[in-house]
Amino acid sequence: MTEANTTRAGFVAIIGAPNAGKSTLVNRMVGTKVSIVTRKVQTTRFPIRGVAMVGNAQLILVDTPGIFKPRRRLDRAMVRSAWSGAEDADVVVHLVDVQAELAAADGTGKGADKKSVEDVESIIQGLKGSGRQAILALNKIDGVKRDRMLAVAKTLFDSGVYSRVFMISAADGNGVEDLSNYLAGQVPESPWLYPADQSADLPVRLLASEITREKIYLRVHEELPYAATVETTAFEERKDGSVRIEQLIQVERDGQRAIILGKGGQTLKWIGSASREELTELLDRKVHLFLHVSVRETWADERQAYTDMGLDFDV
Ligand SMILES: Nc1nc2c(ncn2[C@@H]2O[C@H](COP(=O)(O)OP(=O)(O)OP(=O)(O)O)[C@@H](O)[C@H]2O)c(=O)[nH]1
Repeated sequence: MTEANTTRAGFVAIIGAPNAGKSTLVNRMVGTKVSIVTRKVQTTRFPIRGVAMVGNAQLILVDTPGIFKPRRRLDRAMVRSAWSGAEDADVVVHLVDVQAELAAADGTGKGADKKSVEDVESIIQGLKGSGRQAILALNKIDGVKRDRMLAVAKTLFDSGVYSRVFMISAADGNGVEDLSNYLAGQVPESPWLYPADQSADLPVRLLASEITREKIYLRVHEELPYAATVETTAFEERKDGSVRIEQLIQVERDGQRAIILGKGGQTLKWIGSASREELTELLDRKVHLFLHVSVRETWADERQAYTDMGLDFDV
């Protein structure tokens, strides 16, 4: 438990195979108080799925896409980059679908269950490689016999990569409070990084960045899935009721800049107009959107970037 006046805040990476129940868990931890906006907010390198308040602690639940799918056409650097997202988090939770594990073990599983088991194995290998201990959250325990669930927990725990095991049902909430409380004690003492009452303060700039980033992803994810960051550098409401938004898209290499620009600037134009369209709808007013693309040599210190962004809410 935290002391009455001490606040805590930190990043919790929730990793797991597709369908493990990440969204369900995040929604349950976050509860209904957090606005939908928060769920969409994107930071520099990995998306924030939600912000959960647990007593005096703020848990920023982040996703690490691409972490467990090296079999796809993802190159090593990308997987490494995804892992470094997990490494930078204060706590890593590995969510495992116990029902898929059991179905695969019984031979009754579908292809998806087998894939899920492979993903679990690949995450364990990744954790071993990163030297990072994670918390195992065995999910979907509803409807599973206790001894079978414990057997799966033991097998996984014996891999040596987990410091703790929680058995939960994200769907019915069983065990989730214990997990949240434990996580709250694991994140460092720190001021909150997000406004406590999310619904009151829309981090509009971050949302605007996220929308553009999503368009980049939609258009060019094959070429540079995680290379681009988007920062909203200006957000001005004009007298005529319209909004002028300037955004800086930063990439790591010249070649990536060329990809984002596209032939004759066509790709950037598409990104800009798709983003503007969504922003117009969201903000319910005319939007003037200006995009700039620049090459950044190295990633800025990530934690600093978060802090900067956290403090930079222009609301
Ligand atoms: N029985 C059971 N089903 C669950 C539980 N948690 C999630 N599910 C189901 O598992 C499926 C996948 O859940 P999601 O939360 O979408 O899982 P996810 O794929 O990790 O999340 P995304 O990556 O956002 O898609 C859904 O049909 C959920 O209803 C649980 O505790 N018990």
